[in-house]
Amino acid sequence: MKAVVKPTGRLEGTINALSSKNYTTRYLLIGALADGTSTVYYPAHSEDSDAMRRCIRDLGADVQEDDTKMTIRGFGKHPKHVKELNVGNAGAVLRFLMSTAAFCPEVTFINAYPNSLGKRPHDDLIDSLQQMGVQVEHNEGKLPITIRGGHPRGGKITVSGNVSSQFLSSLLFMTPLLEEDTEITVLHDLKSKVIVGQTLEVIAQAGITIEASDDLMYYKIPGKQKYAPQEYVVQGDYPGSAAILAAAAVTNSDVKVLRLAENSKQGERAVVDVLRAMGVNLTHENDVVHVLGNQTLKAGEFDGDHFTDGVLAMVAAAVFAEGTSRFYNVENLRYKECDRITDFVTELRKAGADVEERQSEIIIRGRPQGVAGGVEINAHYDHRVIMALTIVGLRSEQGLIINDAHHVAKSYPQYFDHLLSLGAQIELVKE
Ligand SMILES: O=C(O)C1=C[C@@H](OP(=O)(O)O)[C@@H](O)[C@H](O)C1
Ligand SMILES: C=C(OP(=O)(O)O)C(=O)O
Repeated sequence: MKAVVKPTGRLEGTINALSSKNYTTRYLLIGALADGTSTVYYPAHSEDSDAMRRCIRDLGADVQEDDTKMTIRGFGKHPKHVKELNVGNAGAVLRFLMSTAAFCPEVTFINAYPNSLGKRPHDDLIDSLQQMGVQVEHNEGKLPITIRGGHPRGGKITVSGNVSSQFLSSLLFMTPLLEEDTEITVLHDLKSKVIVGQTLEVIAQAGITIEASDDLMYYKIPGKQKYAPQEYVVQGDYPGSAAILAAAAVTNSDVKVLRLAENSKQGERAVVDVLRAMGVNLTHENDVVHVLGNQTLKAGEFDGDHFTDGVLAMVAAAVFAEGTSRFYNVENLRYKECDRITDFVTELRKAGADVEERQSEIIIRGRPQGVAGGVEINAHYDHRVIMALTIVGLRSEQGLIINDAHHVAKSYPQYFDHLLSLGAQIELVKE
């Protein structure tokens, strides 16, 4: 599908935030790791949540669903001995399930997206699993990956947090089920540290005990624990909503996004503060973010690691700000669905933005007068590139054509419908 994004002066209306992708993957997983039946209310429906649902079913969970909820009868620490799993393009689903697969004799994760997830590194998690006595066959740390497990061992293990927090989260989900106690020391830095808080939050909701150091670099996990079946309610999604809020910020707008909890543990909650710091007129009360955009933004400097999945949308807003903006500490954006520094900067430049990359930074010299547009954009298989370039297209002189825009469905299948309902001029062309 192509998205033909046309210049749009005004956005107006109210939308319900989509459900959180990162809470949905977590609740489906701990539902599957429980003995008994859990209920997840308002789960996300996207390619990534479908991938988690499909894989836990393949591993033996019984999943039933209706309009508002999913019920999951879990398999505990005894997944079905499945030969192959297809996680689609979902990094978190792959990494979380690599540890679960250690309870199976032999599982191969296939390479369904060679140009996206197929390029992402998993060495650090492979290394930790090998420390636990699990054999892993892999293609230089990448897919396809075969896990030969059965009886993973606890004890003292290390994991690097330099590339992704998902490796640590994966181990935190699995180690409470082991026979032995486990101690995890995180080596190097821990990127996307905030999201580990979401992991610890949902694990605790299922009655599991983990002792974490204040800096989240060291953990003691008693063995022989069981995930209790529970009822979970998925909150609204900040990373996806960040794109709607940024679209409202760069246009004349009166836009409300509902279901965005002020006390959420999602790091991307910070995008509200980022937009505020950029001078956007907004309020955040009673879980509603209300943007009254007047097309005026000012530049700022931000540590993007606090809101990793919201960075691209905030960069798109900064394209139109007065002054030079800098998003720093974002090197691990290079290891996502595409290289979200080099590939993203390439597409922004095509659109007419004045942007520069450093190894771990994106620098934007703002153009409040707008950008030229009038070109075709390569989506690089990346939902967040698609969402961000759409924002840029709305404030371009000649619009933008975004090729392969269907990949937005990885996290936010309703994105274009939501923008259309706010009055965005976008034509979707099936190919
Ligand atoms: O734990 C998770 O669910 C996620 C962690 C983050 O990845 P990194 O830890 O690789 O930055 C984030 O970008 C991703 O969308 C989801
Ligand atoms: C990086 C992302 O997801 P994942 O790592 O789960 O593929 C994302 O949603 O932006």
